[in-house]
Amino acid sequence: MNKYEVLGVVGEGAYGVVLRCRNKESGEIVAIKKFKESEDDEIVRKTTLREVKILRMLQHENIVELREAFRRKGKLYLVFEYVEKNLLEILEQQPAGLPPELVRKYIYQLCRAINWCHEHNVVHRDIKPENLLINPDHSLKLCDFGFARTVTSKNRGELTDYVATRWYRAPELLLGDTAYGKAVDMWAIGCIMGELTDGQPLFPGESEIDQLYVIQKVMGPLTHEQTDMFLRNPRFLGLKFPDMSRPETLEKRYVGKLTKKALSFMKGLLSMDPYKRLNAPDALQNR
Ligand SMILES: Oc1ccc(-c2ccc(-c3cc(Nc4ccc(CNC5CC5)cc4)n[nH]3)cc2)c(O)c1
Repeated sequence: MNKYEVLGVVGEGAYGVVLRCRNKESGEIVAIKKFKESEDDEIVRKTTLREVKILRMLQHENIVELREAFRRKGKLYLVFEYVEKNLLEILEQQPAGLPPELVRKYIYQLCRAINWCHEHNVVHRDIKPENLLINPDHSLKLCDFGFARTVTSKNRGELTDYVATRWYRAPELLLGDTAYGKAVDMWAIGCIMGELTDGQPLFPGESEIDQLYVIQKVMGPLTHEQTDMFLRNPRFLGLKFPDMSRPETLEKRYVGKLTKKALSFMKGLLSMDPYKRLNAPDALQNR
């Protein structure tokens, strides 16, 4: 860390902290993730090694670049490229949403980044506006793989830890389905496409049960399999939803704001059934 000057804190979490730093030799501004725990803790060691392995695998123009990794006094530091803004800030500056061409540009780049992750069997699991970095030329970089996991036929059904910020969390995640996969990222892309279109979060649930409610209010009822999962889940014991047979629909929600093609694309991303949800390769073809 001697060659870096700390300029400020960019983000903080259970893992540690992300700092905005200047390279004293080159003057370059970088983002440095400093892991909290020392490497002595075996679980932390395993999770940080998993994160670095994923990051080293995922070099793509729409994924923030890992410049270097080093250890100092038993702590791991990851040095990344720094991008001035994130999408949350851009949405705060444009509360009525972004022009359709910019929505298309950002969603296309996000689909390219996620397609690259999924081709490498990596599920990001926490796609949200804060994790989408935007350059002045409107190039987009996906960041923060702290929750990312590799999904393979061997570990399918073992992805138990809940992730994803609530508003962007797919129904199967909310219902506690342990066999979830890449489709959770496609759902989040659909949520972000809606938010970019009118500046409002599409499903702003205030709790996990409310999240399932606000989703169904727009998209219609859970599938039969999801209803079974809901009724079997002790977290939701004794709870039931009102009649969801007359949902708002995306058509009504975005009337006059999305072309028919864009609406069809968004509906594909927000299919309640993860097996019917648009996957990343098809999303790229359909843009
Ligand atoms: O596993 C990991 C862990 C961390 C990262 C990561 C890598 C890079 C960044 C980052 C952030 C960033 N720029 C940025 C950071 C924060 C904001 C929010 N506004 C700030 C407060 C004024 C806006 C822009 N540039 N680079 C953030 C996270 C990563 O990409 C993967």
